[in-house]
Amino acid sequence: MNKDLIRKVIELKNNGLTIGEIAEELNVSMETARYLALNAEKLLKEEEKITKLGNIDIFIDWRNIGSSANRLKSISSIIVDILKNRNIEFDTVVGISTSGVPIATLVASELGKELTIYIPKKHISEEGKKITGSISHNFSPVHYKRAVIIDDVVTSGSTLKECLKQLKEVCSPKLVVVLIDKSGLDEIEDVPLIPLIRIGAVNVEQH
Ligand SMILES: O=P(O)(O)OC[C@H]1O[C@H](OP(=O)(O)OP(=O)(O)O)[C@H](O)[C@@H]1O
Repeated sequence: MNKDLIRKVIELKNNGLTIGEIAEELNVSMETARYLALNAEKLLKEEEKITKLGNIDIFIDWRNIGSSANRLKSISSIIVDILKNRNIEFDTVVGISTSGVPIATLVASELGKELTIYIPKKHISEEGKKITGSISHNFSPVHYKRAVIIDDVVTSGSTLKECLKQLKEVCSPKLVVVLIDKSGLDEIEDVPLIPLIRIGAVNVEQH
């Protein structure tokens, strides 16, 4: 809901305008004007709460999975199941360094696919040089291949966006799978994003 619209409704209501006059003034239907006039204060409070929640990040600690290769294997089996279920055809699994790598390795192993590693630019520091992310030379090259990309967590989506922009220049990214998504995005750079778990904020009524 648009905060400015809600504020305007409150202002017009306080100025003594009728529902009909508010509808006309704001160019909305009578039903919308009535709903807004009746709920404006509550809606504004909710909007303000959502804005505040939007600035909160959540720390994800998944080391009870990551500290055990067997538990990671269970996670990778879930991803394998999703990939099979979706009938995704691909040649290589791209793991985003660092935390996406072990999961990508296990998925590639379970499906007999190649393994590619992408190192995001934030993990590279070369003084005086323009930094870009890169494909690690020790693993499979990605050129002209169909790729599934794997990472542990998406927060803003900027790491995956950077990776996908580069990959799209040289190969064909089909799908991104992550353990946990905090971004709420369904796709990044037009590539579908599938999380095993998605985290979102909800409004909690204060009592
Ligand atoms: O969506 P974003 O805002 O870009 O954040 C998500 C990225 O941040 C983390 O990497 P990080 O470099 O912190 O740690 P890592 O070495 O464990 O991968 C995570 O593994 C993602 O790659």
